[in-house]
Amino acid sequence: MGRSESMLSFEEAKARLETAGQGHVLQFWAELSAEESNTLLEEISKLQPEELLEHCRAVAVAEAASRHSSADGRLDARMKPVPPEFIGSVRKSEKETLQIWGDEGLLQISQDRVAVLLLAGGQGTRLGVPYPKGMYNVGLPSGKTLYQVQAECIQKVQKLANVKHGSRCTIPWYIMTSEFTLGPTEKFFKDNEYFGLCPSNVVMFEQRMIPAVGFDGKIILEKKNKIAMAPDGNGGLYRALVDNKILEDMERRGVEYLHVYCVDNILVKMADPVFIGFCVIKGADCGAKVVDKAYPAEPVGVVCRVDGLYQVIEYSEIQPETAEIRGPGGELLFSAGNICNHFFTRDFLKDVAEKFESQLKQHVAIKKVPFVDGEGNLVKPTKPNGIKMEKFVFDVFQFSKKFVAFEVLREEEFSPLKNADGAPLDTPTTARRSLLAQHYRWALAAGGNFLDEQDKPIPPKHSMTQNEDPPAICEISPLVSYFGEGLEKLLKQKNLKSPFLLDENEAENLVKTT
Ligand SMILES: CC(=O)N[C@H]1[C@@H](OP(=O)(O)OP(=O)(O)OC[C@H]2O[C@@H](n3ccc(=O)[nH]c3=O)[C@H](O)[C@@H]2O)O[C@H](CO)[C@@H](O)[C@@H]1O
Repeated sequence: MGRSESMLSFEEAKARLETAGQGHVLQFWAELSAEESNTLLEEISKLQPEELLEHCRAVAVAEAASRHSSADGRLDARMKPVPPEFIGSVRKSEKETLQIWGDEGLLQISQDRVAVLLLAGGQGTRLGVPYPKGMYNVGLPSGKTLYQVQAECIQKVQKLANVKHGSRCTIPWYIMTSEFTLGPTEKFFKDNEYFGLCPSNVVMFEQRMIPAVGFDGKIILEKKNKIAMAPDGNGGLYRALVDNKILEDMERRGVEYLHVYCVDNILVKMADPVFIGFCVIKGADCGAKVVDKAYPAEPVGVVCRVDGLYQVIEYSEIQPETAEIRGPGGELLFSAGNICNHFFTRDFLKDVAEKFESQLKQHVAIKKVPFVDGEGNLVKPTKPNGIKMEKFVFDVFQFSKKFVAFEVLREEEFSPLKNADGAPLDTPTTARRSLLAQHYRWALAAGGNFLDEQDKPIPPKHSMTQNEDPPAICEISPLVSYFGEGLEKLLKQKNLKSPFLLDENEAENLVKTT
């Protein structure tokens, strides 16, 4: 392996590290092979000296602050719930109003003014798979992965807009990855022929990585020649947009509105026309979908106001006592649960990139970071030993001139995959159940009758608890129906044998038999 143009020499690397008080990174230099030392030099070359110094200082300050939880306590004391009149709501709005918002969204989509952006740079440590979360198959009858479900939703929304407006529109799909996820994600999309999307409309880019730092302010080495690096949080988006000229790409394509979402919610409504239409009609530059929080300790951030500015207080940063406060009717006071579905105008993102990015708060995540000891042996710590700094995607809300929150129904829009099976919540099982329950409800509402394997009717069940599997298995491809629309003409008074998989072929067969 030769030395590339931008790679530092040993002396340059040493000088750079020593200026930042990080000379120990080269402690095993004499033991490294030529290839190993090149790898290390490459990694050091990517670190900007001032940023490195600043980063290590910030970690030390943040670590000290995190030991005095009173700082967070003060923030809690200033939190106010979002006034109900500032929240648009699917539940509380008339059908006609939702129709108006949805029509506006489809109009914008038909004019190529809408894109989606997936945050997919996370490591998915809680789920514990060695590949990106979007490649996960939760065990649907079709075997589709999260990425495939999302790709098909994009195709369907484009089609709905085209049919309504006679257009041939495109919803570009921007995918933010990290060093951990870019390679496998790219390969997965190629191997699957981009799930029917045009590759030029799927734009993958990489967020930055930053070193994990010990409590002594020193960068942690995870191998003799490797710094422990982690992605800079999903708020790394704003730097990554600049690094990779994504805003320019959006401008070239005429994109004005962006729906940003996180990878693990199987019920995500990609480029949701109702949400987009609502935000556009309200003249918002920034918006967030919320659901009613299920219980005080639910691991979701809460949208609230602090000193008059909109903000999300993350579940890891709110005091338990604050999360438990209830209003007069017994409802949670801070109930606007963030589902990581955001709306931004391109203009707003440009402002953030140009003026505000450097002001974004650094959040401290105290973690167990594997490291090599003085003898070069790998140690897996049993106690937290290091800090990873992260920026959060929602920390730009405070810079918005017109922020809106939009409350949606949990059973229709939120079922995240966070944990491996065996955990009580947010697992492959719960994600699969949520999607199949939704499709079962749609099929019943469209007038379908389910039969079991012996052709005996399965009595319909119109209400189910979250922990209950639907009595019949029904999966509907997003290519056939996205919101539950258009199913009556296919399913009304039809006998559907469980497990029933409604894909495009089956839809054609059903049309023929009508
Ligand atoms: C900071 C943030 O948004 N927190 C939200 C996130 O929490 P949560 O803690 O669940 O967030 P995750 O760690 O799952 O990350 C959310 C998304 O950001 C992506 N990611 C993460 C780190 C990174 O460096 N780069 C990157 O792209 C992940 O791939 C994922 O798609 O989802 C919850 C809903 O499910 C919300 O209630 C939380 O308020």
